[in-house]
Amino acid sequence: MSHAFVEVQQAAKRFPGAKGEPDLTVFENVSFQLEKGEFVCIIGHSGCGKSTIMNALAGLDQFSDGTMVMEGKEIDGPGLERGVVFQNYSLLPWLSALENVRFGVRARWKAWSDAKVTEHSLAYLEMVGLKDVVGRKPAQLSGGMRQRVSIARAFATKPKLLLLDEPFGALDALTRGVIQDELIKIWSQDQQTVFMITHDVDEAILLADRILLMTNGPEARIAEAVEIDLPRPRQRGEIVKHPHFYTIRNYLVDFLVNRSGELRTADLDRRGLRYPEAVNPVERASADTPAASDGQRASADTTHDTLVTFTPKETHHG
Ligand SMILES: Nc1ncnc2c1ncn2[C@@H]1O[C@H](COP(=O)(O)OP(=O)(O)OP(=O)(O)O)[C@@H](O)[C@H]1O
Repeated sequence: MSHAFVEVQQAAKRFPGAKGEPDLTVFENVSFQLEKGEFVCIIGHSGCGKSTIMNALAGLDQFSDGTMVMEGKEIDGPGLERGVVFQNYSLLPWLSALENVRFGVRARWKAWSDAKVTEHSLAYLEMVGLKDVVGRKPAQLSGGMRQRVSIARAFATKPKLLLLDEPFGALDALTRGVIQDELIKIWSQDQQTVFMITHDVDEAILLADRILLMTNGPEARIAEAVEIDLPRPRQRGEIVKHPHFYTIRNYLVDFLVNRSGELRTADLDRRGLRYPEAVNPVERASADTPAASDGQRASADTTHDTLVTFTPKETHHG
């Protein structure tokens, strides 16, 4: 039996097709584990099913096939041991920033006095730099501030598993950097396990212990788990100087630009499901090979169904 903190095995998600259309298999054969205290990011092109996986872990959706276990117990609905931050804040609009955070804290620790709930909530709002606006309602806050409230609420309840669905997607670069730093700080203090969706390769390298790479959908799968062996604490300006940084970055970009699609094509070939490729000869003739040509490839065969782990140390840089 596995001792992983979270274990997803052989997960698949299917949606019934519209009249006369075949069912849509978004992903299948998705298996991965999260170790306690680990920060794991998941990257893949739009539509491969990342949010669906996250919603299932949050207990808000179910897989069509497969199992999902946390600390040996099947996940079959939402629970306070799992906190979620969505891209769209999901704050209660009639409550102030403080009341929104208090709401979560009160639900988590029912026996606490009002004063303790307030003190604890304020500490997390201060941590995300919102000490001076705690009385404002969401409509009176900027998008970045709302997202900070959402993050403060999720962290304040100290969930064992924190699920982040592109939490910084709508933020400007400066705010994003500030909140990323806050996230690292809070995560390293509280030793939570974090599972995060992002489209930003640099963000994933800055934050993650491992990055799961999904092939393109439909019928997507998790092809690889890339270990990020850059030392912590990581500073945005410093990690780019580490000799592994560009090896990892190029590898990830190469996956997104080239291999996420190539692997899907190979998957379909194996099953005899391949549809004709749309080719525009003029565009093809003038297309340059995208960047990241010096990205390193895992030496293992990545077309089979097991999760390949890529470790930058095993490759030659430059
Ligand atoms: N209720 C539904 N009925 C039919 N198809 C659905 C339904 N919900 C989601 N899908 C499809 O499932 C696929 C995966 O959606 P999902 O939001 O999980 O992808 P994603 O990888 O998170 O994408 P993005 O990066 O754009 O957020 C998409 O093709 C979407 O259209």
